[in-house]
Amino acid sequence: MAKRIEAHGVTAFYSSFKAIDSINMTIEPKSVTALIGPSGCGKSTFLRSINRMHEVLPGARNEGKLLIDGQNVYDNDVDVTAVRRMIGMVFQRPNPFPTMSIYDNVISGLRLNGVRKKSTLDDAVEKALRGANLWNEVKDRLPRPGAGLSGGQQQRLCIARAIAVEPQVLLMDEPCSALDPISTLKIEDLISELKNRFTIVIVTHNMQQAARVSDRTGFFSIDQTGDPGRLIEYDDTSKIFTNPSEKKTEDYITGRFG
Ligand SMILES: Nc1ncnc2c1ncn2[C@@H]1O[C@H](COP(=O)(O)OP(=O)(O)OP(=O)(O)O)[C@@H](O)[C@H]1O
Repeated sequence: MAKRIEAHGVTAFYSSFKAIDSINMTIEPKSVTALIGPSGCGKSTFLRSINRMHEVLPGARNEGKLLIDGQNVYDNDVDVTAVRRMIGMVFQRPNPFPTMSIYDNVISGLRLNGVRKKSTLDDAVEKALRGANLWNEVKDRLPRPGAGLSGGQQQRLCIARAIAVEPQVLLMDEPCSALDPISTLKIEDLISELKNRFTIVIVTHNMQQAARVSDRTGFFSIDQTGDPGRLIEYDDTSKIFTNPSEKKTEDYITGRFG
């Protein structure tokens, strides 16, 4: 069940450094939202603020409200583990657990959740690997280590691992930046399929990718070094790339800046 995300004044600090300032954004369920902008403008920091991964670093903290279907995940009484279970994440570099088999990688989250029944786990492995478009490539070698797969296969394994616990939101931080063009296209096709089930937010440096995969795009920027990142413009992807409202957005997407 995909969920709506609403950021109200989301601000993030690394100790005393304010990295993003007062981000307001509503992300609809079952959509893909791309976050673009120059290096250091806070895209990843905002992404990690959605599932409370930002605050894991010593001295890091958030302000504002981040609502998932109306529930503020920053509320004091919220179970942070439950938040992270509901909001899956895929990182820049594929990071399967290297010594674990393909099978065990996929079900690692389910095992943590206490699922033990073999038939349930078998079904979950097949469903998640099919969902990640990897099943046909690995179904005959499930007991082999995940680290033995190609980079693109490893990233799809990480996506399978993330979706196996049926999260409602999937965050992707430059998921294709370590992949070749063919693997990248496979992941992009996969993102388009996954949005039927999940709310997806993807950070990407690749503007063609943002244009290809996303429904909405948020352009982040900073005025100058040391300033916090801000959301400059957020709109339908087609509008951002053909007729942006802000000059800064236009300068960025036409390559005049950043
Ligand atoms: N662990 C950290 N400790 C201190 N400052 C950090 C840390 N991580 C990021 N920052 C700073 O926060 C700001 C935003 O960084 P962030 O990684 O969110 O930007 P980004 O837009 O995702 O950049 P990139 O496109 O280069 O990945 C930058 O000034 C960065 O140097």
